Amino acid sequence: MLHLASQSPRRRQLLEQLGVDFAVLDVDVPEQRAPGESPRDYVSRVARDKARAGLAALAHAGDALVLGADTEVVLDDEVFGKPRDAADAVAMLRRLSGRTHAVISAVWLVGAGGEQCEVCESQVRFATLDEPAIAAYVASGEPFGKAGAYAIQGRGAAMLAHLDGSYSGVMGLPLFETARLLRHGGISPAG
Ligand SMILES: Cc1cn([C@H]2C[C@H](O)[C@@H](COP(=O)(O)OP(=O)(O)OP(=O)(O)O)O2)c(=O)[nH]c1=O
Repeated sequence: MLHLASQSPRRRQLLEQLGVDFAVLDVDVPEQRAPGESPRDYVSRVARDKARAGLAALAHAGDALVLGADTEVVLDDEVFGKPRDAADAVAMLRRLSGRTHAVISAVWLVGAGGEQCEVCESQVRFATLDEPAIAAYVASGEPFGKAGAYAIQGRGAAMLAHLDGSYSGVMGLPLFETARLLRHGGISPAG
């Protein structure tokens, strides 16, 4: 049985797109970048921790496979996670305005038989945002719970001037890479 170790409704929705059966596991792992850890290593480690925590939470793991994922926005080697509050969201959006940032998503598939990982990196160019636009976007509530304080799948799409990479990866679960992991694990996604 496939499990998705995630509380994110976006990841659930994205995995459903692949047409595979799965159950959801609630996991909560600390997300703190270690000193000297590269953004890519950090994202991968957190995704692995989520998948491992999910596997550990199963009473009878048997031949279960658990997917864990993490997504972060990276600008100038700085990692932007989910904003703490409105002021943090405003600060992130000011920094992203008019610039190109990376979105890194990592996915791990773990089971008793082993562990495999895929990392997907996209480049996103933001429009230049003025203060009223930032204030209105934060007031909409959409930035909360989203890395970098925006959602490509929502009103945030209006601020994305260019995407070079994976739409599903930016949204939280890169589906091309996830499907490849599942096939390696013996699960055939639809299509
Ligand atoms: C950049 C971007 C991120 N996001 C979301 C995806 C993730 O839910 C979130 C990044 O936070 P994560 O820590 O990756 O995930 P999470 O805490 O929401 O869920 P879980 O750890 O339980 O799996 O940002 C969007 O929905 N749209 C976007 O455009």
